[in-house]
Parts: sequence; structure tokens; C-alpha cells
Amino acid sequence: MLTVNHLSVIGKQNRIVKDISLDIHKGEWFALVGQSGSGKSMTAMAIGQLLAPNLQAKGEIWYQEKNLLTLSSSEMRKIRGKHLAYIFQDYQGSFTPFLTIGQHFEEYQRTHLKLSKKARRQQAVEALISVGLYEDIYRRYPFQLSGGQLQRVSISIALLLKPDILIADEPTTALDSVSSFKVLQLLSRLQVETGCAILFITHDLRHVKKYAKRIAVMKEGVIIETGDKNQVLNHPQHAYTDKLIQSSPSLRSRSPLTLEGVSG
Ligand SMILES: Nc1ncnc2c1ncn2[C@@H]1O[C@H](COP(=O)(O)OP(=O)(O)OP(=O)(O)O)[C@@H](O)[C@H]1O
Repeated sequence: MLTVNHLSVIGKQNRIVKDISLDIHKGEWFALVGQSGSGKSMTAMAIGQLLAPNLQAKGEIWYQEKNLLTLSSSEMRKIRGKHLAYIFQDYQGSFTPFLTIGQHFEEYQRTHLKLSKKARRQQAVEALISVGLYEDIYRRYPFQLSGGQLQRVSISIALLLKPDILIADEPTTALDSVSSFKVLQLLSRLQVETGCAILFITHDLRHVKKYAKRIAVMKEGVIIETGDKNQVLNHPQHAYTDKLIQSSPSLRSRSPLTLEGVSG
């Protein structure tokens, strides 16, 4: 589905992502994990040619026999949305405060589809309902929605054109645990319904354990370990992966505070 070959992201002073390679298979949930600053988001942004202008991507990113890194910005715009979509941790930043949710749908639909106004509205309302929201949301402004509702709207817009790949960059980090649970359940259901692959970027190994099929672990711009989720989580080959697992409350094999350690 998508093959990243020897990708590097280079800044003026340093190399942020260093010669990484990975494959995302059709319809799979692929998790990219690692500490803050390890280069996960830069990898995600490089795939869609969304890097800041001071950064440069080198290497190859193959999708449908095209190296995405060689496409012009107008060719890439056609790929984004229709084939490759994003949702971000900062869902608020994806919305323009003075546009209604309906107007956000309109903008997206006008860019990618040729539909009548009535058909656009109907498609948007169906998309809102498919993520558990209701028709009334169409007329509302972003500030009138909760964080969980807004993230659901971003998911419904991202999946509107049934992309092959959804890149979800820490989509639940800014949500409370109940909203976070609902958003992940929703993503999991929609993934099955639409058959899209998900590149899921997260710090949270509990989510990886529950949803991912394969996993890659990043450290300081390098992929240090990759493979089947159970293999990596149960038999980590790298000390750093083991450390990540031990620091995840529900995954570590032993509690840091054992009963033997408590006197009295
Ligand atoms: N425009 C930029 N110019 C130079 N360096 C940048 C730029 N954007 C990000 N970086 C640096 O690139 C490194 C990797 O950042 P990135 O956002 O990919 O990390 P991450 O693994 O996604 O972290 P987090 O989990 O905190 O989001 C960081 O050190 C960051 O400061």
C-alpha cells in the first residue's frame, strides 16, 4: 500500500529522521511509537509533503507506483484527501473558528468532488451520523462542540472520500479518557467498514496493544525495532523498547511498587 524507503528529514542544522524504511499494508493498523521528539510526526508529515519549508525530505515514498516525494504540490493535493488523509492531536487547529462545521465540509467537498449543494449537504450529514453525531452539528461553529465531538468531525471529514490511508497523529492525546476511548473505538469500526490502513502515531502502548497489527519503534530519528505487535511487545529486542514497555502502566510485567517492598 505505502512503502517508505530510506527516508530522511533534514533541517538546516541537523538530520531529524535518519534513513528509515517501513511498509504499510492494505487495511492494517500500523503503530509508530517512541518518545517525544523522536521524529514520528516528521515522518508522518513527510509522507504527505506537509513538512515546514525549512525541512527537506530525501528518500522514496511509494504509493500506487508513484514516489510521492517527486510529485508537484498540485499532484500531491489530489492525493491528499482522496487517497491519504490526516487527523491530528490539535484538532482545534484544523478548524477555522468563524466557519460552521457545514462550511468546513463544503470546502473539502468543493476541492475534491463535483456534487450539487443538496448532495454535498446530504453526504456531510450522513458522515456526521456515521461518527455518532447528529444533523444539528452541521450548523454549529467549532467552539460550540466538545473536544471529543470536534475530533469526531475531523474523522468524518478525513474519511469522507474513503482514503486508502489515514494518518492519525496522536488523535486522542488532547482528549479525556472517555472521549479518547470512544474515538479509538470509532476509528477501529470505521477502519473495518472502509478498509483503510491507519498509520497511528502514539506514546500510549496500551492503544497499540489493543488496536495495532504491526508496530515500529522510533528513537532519535531511527527505527530501532519493527514487527508484529505481539512479537515486539512480548519479546522486545531493544533495551529502549523494553524501557517504553516498562514505563507503560498496564503493560509492564512487574509493578515498581511490589508488596514485598512495603513493610508492615
Ligand atoms: N520545522 C522544524 N524545524 C526544525 N526542527 C523541527 C521542526 N519541527 C520539528 N522539529 C524537531 O524535530 C524533532 C522531531 O519532532 P517530531 O514532532 O517529529 O517528534 P515526535 O516524535 O512526533 O514527538 P511528539 O511525540 O512530542 O509529537 C524534534 O526535535 C523537533 O524539535
